[in-house]
Amino acid sequence: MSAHGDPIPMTSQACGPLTGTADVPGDKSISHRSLILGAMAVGETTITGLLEGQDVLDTARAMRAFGAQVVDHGGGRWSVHGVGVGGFAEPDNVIDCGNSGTGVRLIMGAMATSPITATFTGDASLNGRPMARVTDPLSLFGCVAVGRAGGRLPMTLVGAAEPVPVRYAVPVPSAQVKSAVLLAGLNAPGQTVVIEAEATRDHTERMLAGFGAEVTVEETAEGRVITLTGQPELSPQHIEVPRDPSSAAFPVCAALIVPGSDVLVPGIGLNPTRAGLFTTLREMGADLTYENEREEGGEPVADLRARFSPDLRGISVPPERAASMIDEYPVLSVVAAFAEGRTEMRGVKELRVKESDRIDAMARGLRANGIEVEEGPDWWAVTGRGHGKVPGGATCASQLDHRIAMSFLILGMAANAPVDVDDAGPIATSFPIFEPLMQRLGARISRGAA
Ligand SMILES: O=C(O)C1=C[C@@H](OP(=O)(O)O)[C@@H](O)[C@H](O)C1
Ligand SMILES: C=C(OP(=O)(O)O)C(=O)O
Repeated sequence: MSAHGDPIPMTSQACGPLTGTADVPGDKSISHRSLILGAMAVGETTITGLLEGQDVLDTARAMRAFGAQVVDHGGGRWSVHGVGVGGFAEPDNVIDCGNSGTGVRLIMGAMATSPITATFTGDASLNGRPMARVTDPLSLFGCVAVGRAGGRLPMTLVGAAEPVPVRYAVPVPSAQVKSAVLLAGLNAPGQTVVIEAEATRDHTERMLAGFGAEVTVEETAEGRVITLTGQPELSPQHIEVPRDPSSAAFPVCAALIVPGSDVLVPGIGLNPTRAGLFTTLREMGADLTYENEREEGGEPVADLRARFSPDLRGISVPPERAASMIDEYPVLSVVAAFAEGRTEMRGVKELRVKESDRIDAMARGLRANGIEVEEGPDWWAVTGRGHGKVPGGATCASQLDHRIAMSFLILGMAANAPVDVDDAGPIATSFPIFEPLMQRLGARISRGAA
């Protein structure tokens, strides 16, 4: 089943060189945060380049349900008329966050310190994902959560009427948990402190400061200590959303494995907490360059140029890099299949609790297509066969997971036989223009089975 409708089978087959420019959509993490922080500011926030993927559209709908005026002006231009910190109204109905872990977890944080009750649900994938990682810290503020066994959605949160500030060391490397606690801290008096042992994407800290909150970040022996002063008045902003490095990963990786390719992916956000994949690919021998490096909206940005890379070699990806490329391991494993030697990925147990168990989903599909994969609870390794030697020819289950669907379609572009994906529908959650964009570069992907 697709996230929002009937399954959409898709097939991908070997193609000529991929060439041209790939204009990928806006960053998903920054898009969610723009809508949520816009809804918590006083007055009108304007946004350009918002990702209009289903995950973000579900967050826009949720912000309306909490009382913000969210308007789509067309062409990626949106405005949010916010209700202020602590100004959320109680929603009339269940909040459906679809497929989005970021959406539901950040929104839970944003409402947890207001005296309102909200019930959250999602699709079969989201309803299987762990929520205690956010409701545990939110309970420290005084919020009460009741959900299904194992802390699963559907779940009702009763926000704290008299919230207290919190000091919380995040036990898993998760920007969603960190962000939920910080957003909850906005409506608690005094200082809320979040400590993360491993740095994760820092968009929430950067954007909170941009909206006028008092936030400090200290690097200590315990890790990054983020201190937020509660109950600020957030001032509305103009946000230009940079293009998503996690979406850029797909045309970049395709260009590296399809002979003769030369693809430019302009204007990609290269925040170091997000750019781990590109470092890894370069270590593997990828012909990947950063052109026109600049700063936009406080974030480092560059045009990425990826060319076919005949001498890719397997490497060991250091565990401390995992957080900065957590969503990119599925497509990295595809590139690894075309490298010579073994690519080992350690410290990645978070991959098991994404839209699918991503190690399991990729291991099954890669093996079915003739690639050797080994795995353990928090690691996996792919033994590459080298260019021209990846058999392909199998059907892969996307398991309601956009990144799994896109990764296997990339595999098919350079494998010796077509690769089918049972349901490419979930791609619309993060990269709705994936199919036409890849076709324009020269990819042979089409609807239906081979
Ligand atoms: O904060 C965010 O925007 C995200 C954080 C990551 O999840 P975790 O916080 O669960 O690692 C990432 O996988 C997700 O796609 C987006
Ligand atoms: C893990 C992802 O998203 P989320 O957690 O928001 O569902 C992703 O986009 O790869």
